[in-house]
Amino acid sequence: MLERIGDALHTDKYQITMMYAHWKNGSHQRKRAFDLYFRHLPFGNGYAVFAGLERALQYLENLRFTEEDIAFLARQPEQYDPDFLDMLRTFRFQGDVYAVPEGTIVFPNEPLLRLEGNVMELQLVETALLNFIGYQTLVATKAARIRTVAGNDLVMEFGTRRAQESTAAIWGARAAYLAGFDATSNVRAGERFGIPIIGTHSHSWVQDFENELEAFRAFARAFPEQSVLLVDTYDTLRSGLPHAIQVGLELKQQGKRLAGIRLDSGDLAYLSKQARKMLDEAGLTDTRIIASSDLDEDTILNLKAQGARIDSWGIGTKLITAYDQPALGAVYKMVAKMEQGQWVPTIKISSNPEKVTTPGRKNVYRIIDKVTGKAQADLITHVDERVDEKTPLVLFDPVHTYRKKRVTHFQAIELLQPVMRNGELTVELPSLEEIRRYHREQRSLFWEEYLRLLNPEEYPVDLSNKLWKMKQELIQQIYQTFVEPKKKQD
Ligand SMILES: Nc1ncnc2c1ncn2[C@@H]1O[C@H](COP(=O)(O)OP(=O)(O)OP(=O)(O)O)[C@@H](O)[C@H]1O
Ligand SMILES: O=P(O)(O)OC[C@H]1O[C@H](OP(=O)(O)OP(=O)(O)O)[C@H](O)[C@@H]1O
Ligand SMILES: O=C(O)c1cccnc1
Repeated sequence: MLERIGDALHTDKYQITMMYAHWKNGSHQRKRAFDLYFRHLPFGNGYAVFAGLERALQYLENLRFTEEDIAFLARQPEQYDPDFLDMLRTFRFQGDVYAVPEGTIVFPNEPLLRLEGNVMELQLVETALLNFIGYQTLVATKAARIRTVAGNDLVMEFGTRRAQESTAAIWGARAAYLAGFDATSNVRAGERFGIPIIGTHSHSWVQDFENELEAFRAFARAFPEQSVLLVDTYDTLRSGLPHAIQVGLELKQQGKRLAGIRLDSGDLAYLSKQARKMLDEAGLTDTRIIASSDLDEDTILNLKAQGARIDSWGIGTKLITAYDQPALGAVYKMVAKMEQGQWVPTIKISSNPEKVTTPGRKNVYRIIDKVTGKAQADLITHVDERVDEKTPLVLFDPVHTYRKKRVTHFQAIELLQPVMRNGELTVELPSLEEIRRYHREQRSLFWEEYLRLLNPEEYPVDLSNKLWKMKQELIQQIYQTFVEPKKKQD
């Protein structure tokens, strides 16, 4: 077992504290709605790739406090009421979940998940959901950037040894694959998710033998059709390549083929060009060149610009740790309360306008131009609103409201789908291959301007008129109720 899938203690203490305080208050059954979203795109990218849903839903479905968990809580200085601890024995997540499909291209401030349920269960799950979705979305987005620069080259995820612990390695490998990587070196991820597993050999293999040639020959004997030889242990051009070529020619004489060589240090542009030349001159034109060594989308782009002759890329540290931005900063905010059988929107005000939450239970529509087939904007609406494809739509920037656009002939795709009801899955989750395919299709919905890696255009995420007004009214109301009377007192 890699991790306990429904681990109820995988949470922050304050969630348990609030559960208890609600229970003591008798307020734990209050019905609430929360949104999960992020505020800023990572890596200067123009979009993010939503990932982590499968893990999140498995967690919600299996959420349990074990006897050991309860015994641990019982030992805490709070001395929780035994009836509360007893209640935890039968605790299950019984809420409803609406989610954007995994692999969807998503943007800041749009709900990726909406959860409705009792406040106690919704508090408990916040930490774990942010943990799963934040990390996997980050790695999937980084992987999408790397996939973009690599074109049709084979890209392999090599990060396990550098990942922040084992579950990060495994779920990171999955996130990379759904965003377009071709394979992983992580064997467990292969077994668990069906991701193709792939690999070469390390420097220690070469060091282990009397000399490099013998090491290469021994490896080729074991894998006569699939050997990729690491050529930089001693001297890439003077030793590694000549020895690899010798073994390649020996394989050729036996009607076999040296699959590849791997470069793992030095000037990868220069070395790959030299290597290609040497391999071609020896007649080993179908031996591929694989590169690794602290690669990311910037180095790959640069190497390609330098004319590097690299066919395949192994990427570890910078992908699996989301090196240049290690947190997505996703948030989970209460957006509505059930009062006397009615949903009432709630808001969190902040002195920073971008942190003011958008109140109410919401849907997200992707507006697709029927003529071009391209996405024009995402529109966040109140759940009660229906976007009528037959009526022209006026979209406006929620901050600079004078910036308006009238759209006609459009298709409105609802992004948030019901996936769980009363704690039970209501849909069959797509396979990883289906998610990967869906992600590829998603990309074709967007103009290049939004997908480019450097200074992409900002994709519009707008609020419906109704939602925008509701937000302004609530801000006014809060101001009049809480802030102005206080000012008068002062
Ligand atoms: N032609 C190139 N242009 C730009 N970056 C390159 C080029 N060749 C290699 N790089 C990158 O430069 C960095 C080189 O790293 P560094 O100098 O630490 O070590 P190295 O050459 O891999 O050697 P070692 O592994 O022995 O430390 C890596 O991130 C690599 O991807
Ligand atoms: O550079 P990354 O993108 O993180 O990719 C993973 C790295 O892990 C290996 O190096 P390591 O020095 O750990 O082992 P080795 O002896 O097999 O080279 C491999 O050779 C890569 O350089
Ligand atoms: O198979 C490889 O070459 C490999 C795997 C993990 C890390 N570095 C290299």
